[in-house]
Amino acid sequence: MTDADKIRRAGPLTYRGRAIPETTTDQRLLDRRGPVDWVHTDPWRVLRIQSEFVEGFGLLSEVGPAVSVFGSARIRPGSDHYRLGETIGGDLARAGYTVITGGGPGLMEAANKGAQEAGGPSIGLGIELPFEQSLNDYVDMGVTFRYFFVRKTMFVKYSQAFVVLPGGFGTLDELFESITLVQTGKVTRFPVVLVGTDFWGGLVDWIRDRLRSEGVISPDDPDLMYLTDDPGEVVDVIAKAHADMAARRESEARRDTEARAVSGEAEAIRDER
Ligand SMILES: CC(C)=CCNc1ncnc2c1ncn2[C@@H]1O[C@H](COP(=O)(O)O)[C@@H](O)[C@H]1O
Repeated sequence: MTDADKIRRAGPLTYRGRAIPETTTDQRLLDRRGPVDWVHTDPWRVLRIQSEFVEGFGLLSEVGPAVSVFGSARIRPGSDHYRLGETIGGDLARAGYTVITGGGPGLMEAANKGAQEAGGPSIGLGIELPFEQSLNDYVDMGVTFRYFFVRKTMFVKYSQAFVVLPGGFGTLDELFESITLVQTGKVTRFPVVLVGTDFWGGLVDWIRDRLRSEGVISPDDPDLMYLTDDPGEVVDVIAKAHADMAARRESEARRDTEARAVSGEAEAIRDER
């Protein structure tokens, strides 16, 4: 056989003679050679972003009722805020909620610790940061994300309430993202509970007085947040909001069924005529 008659099949492709590539597809995949800039290109990033959604959805889709707890990465064990975080994590777990945090240190750790010690599922959605950091020791199930925006989707999609403990920019970002989503109807009937009247009071007053009087928010927008110091109240507010939602959904479903039955009867009468 001459070289011109040689054939190579590569999946659905057929190469003959001079067209036969020097290497196989597998070889090109597995041999580390050539420039690797493509790893940093946007099309490749899109796949990486997609894979983060897939991993996140995979881990979280079977989680039951859950509450995300946000708060400072910097507040250490032994402080009042840390103890508060632990108590709230425990209370939520005992009330049947999975506790989801950012998986980091500080008040995220406190909430995970409380939840784990109360025997409830304790989840951490970590984020890759420029400095070395791993999920805290009280995370039972966790994912570490590369992208903040993917991770944020997970907090919203898989929890039915947010608890916001004292914190800095990261916590403020999460608070304002959540109330913006509620305000714009992207997530509906979603309780957002701020814990720490002394810590949050100034901000809440400013929102009530300044933002409302300037007309940059609706008069009832401040009511999207519930402010308390009492850990017991955190769980009560969330559980009550969820019970109200369930009752509303049930009565809507009942109304739908009745409406369908009435229109069915009307159709039957029309058909008889
Ligand atoms: C010691 C240190 C700064 C560690 C940072 N490590 C972190 N690990 C995981 N989530 C984080 C981290 N820093 C900020 N966040 C996110 O932002 C919030 C805390 O930010 P901050 O400390 O309030 O502004 C958390 O609810 C969390 O979702």
